[in-house]
Amino acid sequence: MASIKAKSFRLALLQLGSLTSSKTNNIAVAKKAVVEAINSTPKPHLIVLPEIWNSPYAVNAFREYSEKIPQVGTKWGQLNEGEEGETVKAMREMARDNQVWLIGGSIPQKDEKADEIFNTCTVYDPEGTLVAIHQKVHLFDIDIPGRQTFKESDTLTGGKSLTTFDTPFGKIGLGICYDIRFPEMATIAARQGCVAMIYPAAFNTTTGPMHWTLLQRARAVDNQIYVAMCSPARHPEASYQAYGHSLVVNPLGDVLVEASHEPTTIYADIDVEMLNTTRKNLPITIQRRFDVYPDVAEKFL
Ligand SMILES: O=C(O)CCC(=O)C(=O)O
Repeated sequence: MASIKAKSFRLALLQLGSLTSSKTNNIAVAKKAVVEAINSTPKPHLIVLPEIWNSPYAVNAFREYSEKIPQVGTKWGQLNEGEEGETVKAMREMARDNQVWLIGGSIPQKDEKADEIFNTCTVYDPEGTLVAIHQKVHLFDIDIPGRQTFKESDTLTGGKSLTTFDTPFGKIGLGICYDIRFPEMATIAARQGCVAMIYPAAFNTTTGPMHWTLLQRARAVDNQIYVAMCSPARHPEASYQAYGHSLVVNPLGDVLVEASHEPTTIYADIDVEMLNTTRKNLPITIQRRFDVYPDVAEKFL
């Protein structure tokens, strides 16, 4: 696979600020930011929210804030009251009311049958139909003594599949935060024809400065795709200090736009011609030597 057939589009990453322990407040903050983004010129085609934006980012909060997420394909107005969570319903409204594609960051998802909680990203088309669900595959369990310790697996279960979705402007791959450290996901998405890999995320002030930019540039250059991560803004009173610095990188590994740690929205144009020129000039996508490394998921070609 060398060139990709897709159309260029404009991306908006909403680095939400003023997030609190009130879900109602957080939904209102997100709604307002979506409306502001949609009123910008040129208008974005795809809007992205950050990781766990409706709840505090804390293992002991995930269950309380978790919601039921219906199946992919459920349309606007198809469900009765209570069949989906209030954040899901609000995200449908954000997409539909603003006629825009929405990657809804992530929220804690309740799976009642198995009594499990997932860190889940949902995607909506401009009609408010739920078109994709990605459950964070790699749970953020790390321990850097005295600096950053987190154990998502205390409450969360890891997802079991990879996720891409189609839009009129091209195929997009999804991951959530720590997922970016596992290069296979982006590589498989790129080989399936994705233009961009998009990760709602919430790095921290220890690992953010170490690896946030490096990981995104690496995934972009290795796979010759666009890469974007959307973080919440830093909140001085939060128990978890998000890094912020929402970022978009092009297929050459150039940083196109980067936020600071303040609340803001950043925009970038995803230029498919630039992606295809990069692939033509540096033809690594057609130079793979699977005969030399056959254990690398060749079946995804
Ligand atoms: O990989 C990292 O350093 C941070 C990951 C993270 O914060 C997360 O997965 O929520």
